[in-house]
Amino acid sequence: MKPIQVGLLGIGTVGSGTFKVLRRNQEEIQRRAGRGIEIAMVADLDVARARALVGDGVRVVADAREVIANPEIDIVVELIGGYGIARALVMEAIAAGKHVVTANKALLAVHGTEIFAAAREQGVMVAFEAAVAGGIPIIKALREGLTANRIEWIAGIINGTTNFILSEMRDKGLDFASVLKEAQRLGYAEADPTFDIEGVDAAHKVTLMSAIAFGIPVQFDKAHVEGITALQAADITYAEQLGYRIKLLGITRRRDDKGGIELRVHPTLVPATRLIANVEGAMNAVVVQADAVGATLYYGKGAGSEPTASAVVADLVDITRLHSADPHHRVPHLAFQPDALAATPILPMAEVVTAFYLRLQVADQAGVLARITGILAGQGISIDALLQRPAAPTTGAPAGEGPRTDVIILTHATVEGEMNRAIAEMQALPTVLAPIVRLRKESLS
Ligand SMILES: NC(=O)C1=CN([C@@H]2O[C@H](COP(=O)(O)OP(=O)(O)OC[C@H]3O[C@@H](n4cnc5c(N)ncnc54)[C@H](O)[C@@H]3O)[C@@H](O)[C@H]2O)C=CC1
Ligand SMILES: N[C@@H](CC=O)C(=O)O
Ligand code: NA
Repeated sequence: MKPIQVGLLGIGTVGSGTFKVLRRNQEEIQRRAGRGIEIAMVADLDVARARALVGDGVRVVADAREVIANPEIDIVVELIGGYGIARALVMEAIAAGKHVVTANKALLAVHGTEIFAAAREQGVMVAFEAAVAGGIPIIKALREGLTANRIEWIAGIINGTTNFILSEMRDKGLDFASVLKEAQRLGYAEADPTFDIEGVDAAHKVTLMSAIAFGIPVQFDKAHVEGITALQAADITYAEQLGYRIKLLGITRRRDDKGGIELRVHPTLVPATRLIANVEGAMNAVVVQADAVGATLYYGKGAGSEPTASAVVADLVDITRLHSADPHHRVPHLAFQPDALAATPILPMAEVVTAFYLRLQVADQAGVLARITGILAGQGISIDALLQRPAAPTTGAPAGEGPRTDVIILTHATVEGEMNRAIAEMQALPTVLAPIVRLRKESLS
């Protein structure tokens, strides 16, 4: 049988990895897929670089639309990125009856509803394993492996760039800007790295996992998004002293008590003894808590050329296997049938329940601590641990007279709205001398 014909749009970091992996493992892949998979055409704006990468025998063009217009092409692989031209090309490929494979989590988290509906209409697949946690087969695990379970929550380190930055800063004392440059050099970072460091990329990925886990539409606009740019060195140190690591986590949790779902990305204190707290560098890890199986942990490379290509090629194999199957028996994009998606709302952050780490820079005077603990008690917030340390440099602290000290508090789980009120009250005290640092803490048990 003639190999299935693939058209590659964009041959940068992930595209070049995809080409290499397919070529290197050609024979084994064919044995698994039941048919050869051949990249017949490549489109990239940089035609000369693309030609040098693929050699003779593969047609290289500058205009991606030439690939889509070619009736010989069965599957279009979009590895350009972004919401712009990539969105138009994916929609055009679907309209032309092509299956689509993409690593573009930004596109799917924002425009997934429109794209999946169009694909269903045309009876084609849109596969996106590479879009979440790169090479880790987490989409397959959620959509197929855990299908017997009611999923309770998912928490993951799902951005390699920020985990790499946090690890290098902590272990080697390197500064933020130089580590970010290194992450860019290694091909981990997004074209616009603010997507990484401001938590947007992680929010795209957790949005997709939330949809697949809970059977809700993709709704990136409802996610709470907080990155690592406001993290201060002092808090990383204090967290360590208390037995915690700070990780940028994407978290989504079913909240039956509220009839809703939490969807959030923020720096999070995790007990240092947890496996996930020890995930370093550009590695990713996702913990899924489900009712029947309990907790499962998925660990691996979430970024980089060949690790991401591994997931792209796996999707190509899946589609090749299903190519001639009845479209109505294919696995639905979001694991649940489109007409069975639930309207369960994403909860506002004020209703989220987590424990907190607080750091207050206060005047070193009698009675200050009592006022603070009194305010917390007034909101029903109970304290888990308390540290007092000489004041560390802190953002926004005006220079002033008199001795000052850092008070670090770990609380038990509390409702975010109550914590917001307590923080506002504490911040208004004249003895609180700098903006209060607040980080969320998860026990992940
Ligand atoms: N780099 C990584 O580790 C990972 C990347 N991704 C996603 O994979 C996608 C691709 O990322 P990278 O390979 O890192 O990007 P890249 O910037 O290395 O490659 C993009 C390629 O697309 C080409 N291109 C741009 N506009 C084009 C157009 N109009 N027509 C044809 N070619 C065009 C560029 O010349 C470049 O070669 C993105 O959606 C990204 O978010 C997903 C997981 C990991
Ligand atoms: N920029 C992303 C790449 C993979 O999705 C990351 O750093 O994880
Ligand atoms: Na994946």
